[in-house]
Amino acid sequence: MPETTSAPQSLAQLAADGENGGGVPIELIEVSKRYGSTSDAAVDDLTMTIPAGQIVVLLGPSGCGKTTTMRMINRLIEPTSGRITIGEMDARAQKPDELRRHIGYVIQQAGLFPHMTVASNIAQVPQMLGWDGQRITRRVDELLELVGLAPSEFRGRYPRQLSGGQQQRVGVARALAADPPVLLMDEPFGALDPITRESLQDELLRLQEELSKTIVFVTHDVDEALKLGDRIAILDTGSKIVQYATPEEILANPASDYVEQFVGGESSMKLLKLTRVRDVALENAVRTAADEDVAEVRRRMEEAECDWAVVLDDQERPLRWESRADLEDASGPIGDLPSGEEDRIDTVISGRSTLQEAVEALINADQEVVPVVGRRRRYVGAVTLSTVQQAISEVKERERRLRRERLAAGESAVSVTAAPAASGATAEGGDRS
Ligand SMILES: Nc1ncnc2c1ncn2[C@@H]1O[C@H](COP(=O)(O)OP(=O)(O)OP(=O)(O)O)[C@@H](O)[C@H]1O
Repeated sequence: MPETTSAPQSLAQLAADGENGGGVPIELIEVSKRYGSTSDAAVDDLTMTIPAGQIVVLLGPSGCGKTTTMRMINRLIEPTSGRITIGEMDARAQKPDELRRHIGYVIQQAGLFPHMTVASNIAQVPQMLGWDGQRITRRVDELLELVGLAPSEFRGRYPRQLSGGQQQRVGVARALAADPPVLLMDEPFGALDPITRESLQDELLRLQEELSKTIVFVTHDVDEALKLGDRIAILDTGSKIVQYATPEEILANPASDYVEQFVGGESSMKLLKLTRVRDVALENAVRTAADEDVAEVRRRMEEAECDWAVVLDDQERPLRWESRADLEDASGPIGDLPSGEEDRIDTVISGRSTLQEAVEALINADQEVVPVVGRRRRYVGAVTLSTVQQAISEVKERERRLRRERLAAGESAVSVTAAPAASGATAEGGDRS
């Protein structure tokens, strides 16, 4: 008899099948919410697609409807009208309690139960799902490891025995307990000091690389949104989408004065923080080994129209720079030249560094050029200030071109930027992995 497969009927089934890999898409279709008989809708006719496996940030002023929007996804709030689908299934067709067991939810100040240990807090949903004791214990320890807390030290503690950052980590572990395809995070780091906040943001990005959940993240903080969001929805009163786009696109091409004001000035500086060295065209210095003859290096520099040569060791690690001027009257093996302090390479950056870190390295090392290295410190290229300048103008130019193309295709800025991630903007401008 042929095997029959039927589409999953609930999020529970989908999660149990384990076929969603990371996340599932969420669609909000003409969703509105009115509280009581007030005339103004808290959410007014919102339509948006949240692509599977991405972090989508809802960013907007206080009271614009971010929390209401998020809570309608897990049915803590019921829409007045419209439809929400999660993994292509209608949220209304599922029992709210069951739905919520498969949607992780993290709020400010973690919301842990104070009278329960860390382990019991994390174990809540697995217990409701009827997992056996051993499986729960294993899962609790695995999750504590995942969020960077040693299980032996932390599983027996009570929330009051944790710092704010640790509580928040436990909150994230609890939300991930049943491996839900969707995580809702409502200002989860809002109450933390800036340093803890930044380290938890880094942790979230690291986790997301591993887990690829669909994450809806609410914040007021523009820098947090730019750092975490694969896409950002900038909202005005009534959760009206003013722009829905990648951080790069929002910075390079704000859709309106409202967005520009909201994101604030210094958009080029913000782009420096978003762009990674590995994603830009690096300078080509001529590579040379210590035993190569100066005349030959000079010839290759002329041929390549390169002002710099980099001397590498036998593992291709950068040792020092030589400029054309340095080599002008020299002869013999390049490694035998007397080299000044200023030529020695002490500072290197990795491809994962941001352009902002590259600029800092250039300034701190007081060098015109800084090498970029890959694994085992192997030389892969070099960055100068003009590399950085060029990269930023290219991002801006690319975003302008994409916008012109869209406008020429007759699409309005808002409707296009609110389209699903399959649009060209994401393919060309949005890959931040
Ligand atoms: N239970 C409620 N009853 C009546 N009105 C409400 C209720 N909850 C929220 N509202 C109103 O709905 C609007 C949107 O509120 P919501 O909490 O979704 O905004 P928000 O963008 O998350 O705000 P904040 O950033 O301050 O948390 C606000 O005007 C708020 O006063």
